[in-house]
Amino acid sequence: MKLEVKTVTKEFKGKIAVKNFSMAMQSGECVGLIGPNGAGKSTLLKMIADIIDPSDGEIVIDGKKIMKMKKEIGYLPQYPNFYQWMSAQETLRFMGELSGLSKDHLTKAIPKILSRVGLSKDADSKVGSFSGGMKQRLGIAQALLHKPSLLLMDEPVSALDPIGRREVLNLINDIKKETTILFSTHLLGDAEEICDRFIIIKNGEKIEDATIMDLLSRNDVKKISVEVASKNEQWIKAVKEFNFVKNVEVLGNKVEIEVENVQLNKKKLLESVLEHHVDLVKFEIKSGSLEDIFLKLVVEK
Ligand SMILES: Nc1ncnc2c1ncn2[C@@H]1O[C@H](COP(=O)(O)OP(=O)(O)OP(=O)(O)O)[C@@H](O)[C@H]1O
Repeated sequence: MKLEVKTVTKEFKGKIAVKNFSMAMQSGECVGLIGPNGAGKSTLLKMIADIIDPSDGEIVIDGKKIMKMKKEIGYLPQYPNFYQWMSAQETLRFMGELSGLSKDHLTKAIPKILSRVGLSKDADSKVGSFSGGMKQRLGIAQALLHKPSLLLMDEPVSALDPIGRREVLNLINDIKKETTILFSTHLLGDAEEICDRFIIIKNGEKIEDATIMDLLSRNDVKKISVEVASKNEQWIKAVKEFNFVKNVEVLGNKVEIEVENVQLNKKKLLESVLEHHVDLVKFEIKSGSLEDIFLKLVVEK
């Protein structure tokens, strides 16, 4: 299975929600579509799910128009709409029949899928009594009923409490072993836990498409911060003379040292601290977390 989104734009009455957006995904990948509120994530996922049409560009699976490949796609909307008075089993039967699945198929598939999402014991309980995590797991079951090869999920964990979030993240981690997944979130932490690759969207445009390792190395903050109890001018002078030191910034009792390679240069710097009897408070390697990188990308680009 190969999904290709080719220079897709979506305009709503003069407002561009997704602009000139391209991406591709292969079988077996789990990709996080990350962006702040209003970035265009839901719009993009709805176009891939063939719920709305692009204003321009095209989306294909294995080279064929998405319209003809709907069977390959499972979709969990941001706000799944369940009837509170139906049981889990009735909900899946109702939704399955609405999407054209046969009664026979559903009779066999529903118990399996309920077990897959950990809701076997709750098959006959009313959805109205379900927790947020259980509802979301039922939504995932509905999206998987027809055994799609690509599962699209719109903010599957954003509205959940920590327990529900854990339940759903564990389930997604399990499902990704057998299904290709594209899911949106505004929290990098959620994606970091389950995805191999991130696509960052802002104001409808793609601003990054990278693996965790790419992102970390491309946005590496090569700085060591040394906090001292009292300033030692001689040591600062010595630090400036190291050929691997690119910049030194003194901010009160903190000395921020930009180096060529943190891993290779940290030992020499620490040795110099000891040699000059610097009254050390803190020696810190300032490598940016993914969250810092994400904020930098989303705020600055
Ligand atoms: N049906 C619509 N009519 C008009 N504007 C729309 C419509 N759907 C989305 N938009 C606009 O398009 C932009 C992108 O919205 P979208 O819902 O895709 O963003 P999102 O990244 O999913 O945000 P959120 O996390 O808040 O759901 C927003 O400015 C939104 O107001």
